[in-house]
Amino acid sequence: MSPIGSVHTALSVNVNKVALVRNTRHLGIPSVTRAAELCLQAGAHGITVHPRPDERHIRWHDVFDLAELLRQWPGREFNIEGNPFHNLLEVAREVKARGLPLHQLTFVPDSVDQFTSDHGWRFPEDASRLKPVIAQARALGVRISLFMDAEADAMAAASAVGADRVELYTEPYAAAYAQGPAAAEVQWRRFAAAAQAALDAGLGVNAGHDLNRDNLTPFLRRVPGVSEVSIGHALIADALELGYTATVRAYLDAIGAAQQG
Ligand SMILES: CC(=O)[C@@H](O)[C@H](O)COP(=O)(O)O
Ligand SMILES: NCC(=O)COP(=O)(O)O
Repeated sequence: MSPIGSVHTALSVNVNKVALVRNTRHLGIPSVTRAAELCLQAGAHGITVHPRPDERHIRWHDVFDLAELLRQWPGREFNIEGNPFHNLLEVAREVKARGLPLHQLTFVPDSVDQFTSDHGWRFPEDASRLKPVIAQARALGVRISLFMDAEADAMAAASAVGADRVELYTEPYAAAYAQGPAAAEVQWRRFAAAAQAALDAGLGVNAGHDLNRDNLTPFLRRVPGVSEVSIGHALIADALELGYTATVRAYLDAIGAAQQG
């Protein structure tokens, strides 16, 4: 296992799907905070949640419960994803008002009933409305990442509206990887160009959506400068078979393998 501090790319575990299972009964199991705690104990660098307006998985109290947990884990990060034009900023303000840790907000342009995230922000269309909400959120002392399609040409505009990072939406890569090497090659080149453009524009680079134990190492080998991957669906599915501890270690190993070339 790659010990914390030795990997260049942080692993933030998205626990949405633990909440999804829990919400099918009124028993409180599986526990979202216990899942997060086990992931942190296993070496995960952070926890991610995407509290959707319909609370289909993460509920508002989960955000505060997890922030309380993160308070006991200095050096680990809490990342909340969501649409700043719904109620994400209200939640962020409340976390901060309670003196709880919140390191990153990832702005995602999802509709209220979005099945799952499937596209990034559009520039120049979204620029004028994003600029003020990014400024408000950064004033809370939180890093702002914009969920973006892997389009190199859009990265300078993402930087111009005041974002600190972009999160590259990796579902097209994951789908291509599943098809085979020729399709993956196209996406590796596309994502590498987008990441380099983001770095050149002064942005940090995150990545996420449908990353898994197989596609993660080759992605990180080919795409430069990825600071963080947030992984939920595949990781929690793996944890159903392997347990949280072995699963998080396997993903940290997959990240570590990319660093070894
Ligand atoms: C922003 C993003 O990439 C999504 O992966 C999201 O966090 C997952 O949301 P669901 O778990 O609701 O599909
Ligand atoms: N930002 C992506 C994320 O948090 C998890 O996405 P997925 O692994 O559930 O597809």
